[in-house]
Parts: sequence; C-alpha cells; structure tokens
Amino acid sequence: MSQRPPAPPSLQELRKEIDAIDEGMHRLLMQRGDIIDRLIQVKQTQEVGSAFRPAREADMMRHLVQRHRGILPLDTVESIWRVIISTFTYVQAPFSVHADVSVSEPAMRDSARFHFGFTVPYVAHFSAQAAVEAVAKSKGDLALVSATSSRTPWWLTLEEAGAPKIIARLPFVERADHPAALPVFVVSRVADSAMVTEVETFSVRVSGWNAEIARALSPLAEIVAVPDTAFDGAALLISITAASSLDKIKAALIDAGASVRSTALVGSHATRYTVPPTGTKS
Ligand SMILES: C=C(O[C@@H]1C=C(C(=O)O)C=C[C@H]1O)C(=O)O
Repeated sequence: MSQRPPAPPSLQELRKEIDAIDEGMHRLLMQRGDIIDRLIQVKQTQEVGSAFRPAREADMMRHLVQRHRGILPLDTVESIWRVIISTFTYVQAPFSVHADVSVSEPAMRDSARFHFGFTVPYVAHFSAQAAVEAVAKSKGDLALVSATSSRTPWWLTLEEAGAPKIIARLPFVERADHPAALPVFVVSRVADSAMVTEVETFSVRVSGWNAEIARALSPLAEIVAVPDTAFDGAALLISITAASSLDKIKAALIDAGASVRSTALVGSHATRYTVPPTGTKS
C-alpha cells in the first residue's frame, strides 16, 4: 500500500519560516552596516568628493540581474538593492541628490527615489544648470539631469579641471517598462579610480550646425545639442562608445560641413546594459 502524502505545512509553520528569513535578512543588513567604518578608513572616503563608486555599482547591478530568478519581480529586487547601496553610500559620507525637474518632475522624482531611496535628501531645481551648480559648490553631492535633451548647455561648466563630471547613466539596468525609465546622467566629483570609462562624454562646440548635420551624426553617437546663437553653432554633449572615437566623430562633423571649435572630456559611464523583455541579457 502506498503511504499517504505528508500533510501540507500549516499557515503557522510557513509564517514561522518567513519570520526566520526576515530576521536573517535584517541581521545580514546590520552586519553589512558594521563593515562601513572599516570601509571608510580603507577607501579614505572623506578625502575625495563622493563615496559613490559608479564602476562598482554598475557591476553590482549587473550581477544582481544575472543572478535573479523566481517570482519576485526584477523591478523590486533592483529597487531594494538601489536603496541598500545608496543608503550605505550615504552613511559613509552624507550627500544630497539635486534633480533638474524641468524635464518632468514626476519622472525625475521617481528616478531619484528609485535609485537613491528616501534617506538621501532630494532637492528639486528648475534647471540643469542650477542642479549642476549646487553640486559644484558641494563636496560630494550628486546632480541628476536628463541624458537625452536640454534647453541649456549645462555641461560646459564641467569642462574645467576640478569641476564635477558625468559619472553614471541611469537606469543602470535598462528594459522595457522600467519603473524609473527616464534616461538620466549623474554628475558628481568622485575619485578618478572609481570612474568607469566604457562610454566617454565630450563637450564639443561647433559652428555651422544644422538639422542635416545632426541627422548625419545620429547613427554614430548619442548627442544632446543646444544651439549657440553667438556663432551660428551648437554646444554638443556627445557620448562615445568604445566602437567609435572622438577622432571619428570629429571627422564626421567636418565631412558634414561643421567646424569643430573645441572639445573637452566631461565624464564617462558604464556601457548601457539592457535586459530584453524575454529575460535574456544582452
Ligand atoms: C561600499 C562602498 O561604497 C558605496 C556603497 C556600496 C554598497 O553599499 O555596496 C557600493 C559602492 C559605493 O557606491 C564601496 O565602495 O564598496
């Protein structure tokens, strides 16, 4: 005779298991916090601008996505870890997030809260310039500005040595229906060794800029352009991947009929990492 299947666990037993897991997770988080004092000393957090380490964070977010499985939505896992990482960065060296809300206040606020949580102070500004200026005056604050459009060439102030730079592009993990999908550049001062240089961002001033030239350049690089009425040109913010180079972009600009007046590196960030809807990574 076959044995009777074991009785399913009671609700009480399952809740006990959940309580044990919650306690374990809480204890692990507290243990994670215990490392911070030692980390501050080793990293010399207080000596550079921000404790934010864009290369390390982009890497951690990619590993999280690659490891993830099961019924908990990726959006949830990503947002939990963003809050954990940002809050631990904050407790190493407090900072504020200065967001340019001129693009879309709700979308910008969602991005700030999703990526930096609620413990890190959020300060709204009505222009990218104002957000970047607030960061320039601070030691380690962060600015969030649109990565795809602008009314002003806010990146010109990043050209100076010692000025803050573009250090990341959010979201770290792109996908259709991302809950905080707004493409955003993070601007801050961080240690040179913490920068990730897969995509370099250049401030390029050109004369002779027009829609045709913009079209000719668009397959080669991502460009934010602001017309510069002073000399019939434009201030460009150009993101260049390893597949291309500033020389190639300059040659293409000249071929298309523009002349390049100046170029300056204004930051860099990790390669855009996309998770297609099927769940396979690219
Ligand atoms: C802990 C560090 O500092 C920050 C916080 C991190 C975290 O909590 O995991 C990761 C990267 C940094 O932005 C670190 O540099 O490793």
